[in-house]
Amino acid sequence: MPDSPAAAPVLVGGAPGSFPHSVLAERHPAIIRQVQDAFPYGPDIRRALDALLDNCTGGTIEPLPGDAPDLAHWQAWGLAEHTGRTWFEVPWLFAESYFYRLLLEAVGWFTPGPWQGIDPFRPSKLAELHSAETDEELAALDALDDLPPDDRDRALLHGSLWGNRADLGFRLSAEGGADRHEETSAPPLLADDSDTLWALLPPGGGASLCLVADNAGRELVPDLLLIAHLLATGRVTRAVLHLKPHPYFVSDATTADLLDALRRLTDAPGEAARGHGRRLWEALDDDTLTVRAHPFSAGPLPYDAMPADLRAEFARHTLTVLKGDLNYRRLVGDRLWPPTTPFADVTAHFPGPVAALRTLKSDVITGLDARTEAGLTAAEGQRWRTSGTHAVIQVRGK
Ligand SMILES: O=P(O)(O)OC[C@H]1O[C@](O)(CO)[C@@H](O)[C@@H]1O
Repeated sequence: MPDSPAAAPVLVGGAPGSFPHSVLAERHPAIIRQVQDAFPYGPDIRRALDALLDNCTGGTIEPLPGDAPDLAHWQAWGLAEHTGRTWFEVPWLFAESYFYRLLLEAVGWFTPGPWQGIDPFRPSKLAELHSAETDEELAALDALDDLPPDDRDRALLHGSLWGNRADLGFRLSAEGGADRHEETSAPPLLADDSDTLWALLPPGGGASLCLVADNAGRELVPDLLLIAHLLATGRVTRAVLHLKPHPYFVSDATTADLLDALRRLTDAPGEAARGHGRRLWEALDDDTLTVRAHPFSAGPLPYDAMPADLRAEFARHTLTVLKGDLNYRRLVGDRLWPPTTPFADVTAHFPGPVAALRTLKSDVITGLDARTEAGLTAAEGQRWRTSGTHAVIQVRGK
């Protein structure tokens, strides 16, 4: 990433009234309360969650326990440098990422004992996966088979894109309160490079795809359907799915969420959904589809700081698809670039062709034309950046 004076400022949560500040000061406490209500944790874990609530709103960054299994990672990710500073002074990406790490510490996720490996967000993820909306989306799959190939391609790509609204952390904030289509004069899709994406994955072309997932449930299911479709059409002969090594950002997908999503497909009433579920299950079995959960996926750094093994892996693929808002922020350095800054410039660091499928739920944006930005600001002020009602499909090819 160009570190010249021209580089845009990194987001920090300090400015009262800013979106990052609202996340740290309001959304994180709401998430702790949601977790406290979701489980009969007992006094020890309740005390730990209360302590985190006090610390994340009025305290400073504290170190991890000396025996933390991922201590070496966090030391490499700058924990020592930020220890002792307030949550509102450190990079926003670090503050958010470390908050979720400490939340897992408080509920005993890493600690040998009765609560080890118990996902504090599982109840809300399962409720969403088994919702009536998911039933409708799965039932709608049967009609897709009657569509012309280009329309089916587009329907599955957009299913994966708009699935990104299934962000349960976002639902806790004022913006994300309801899964609604807010009336706005501005187009929902602000940038659309899908032609470049399809050109990289021609039918029968046998490409290799890497999809870096975001949320579980109603986002992961359409992501899996997109992968199944690309494999079935021979656009892709090999796919790698990156998940999180542990619960993260409320609804980010782990391997346990993948298995829940697969069973949701294989047990679905409709033949199309069941068929996709079976093929995905077989693809995992015969390694046509591989699952990865790299520690860096749940780390606080932008992608230009990724480790060599991950860089080498992304470089091996015909295309890497990054899903969601957080991955987008990490791709462009979580910097407040002018919105017309070319996407290709700020993603030049990425090792290979990269596509971002994202709904806008934070201030960071690049690759817009000036007329689009002006129209959005005239219609919505700055709300278009964080409302989750607009999206981009941005691709940097070869
Ligand atoms: O699930 P996504 O699309 O990565 O969105 C994450 C959301 O959480 C945030 O980090 C705010 O907490 C923003 O990036 C976004 O609003």
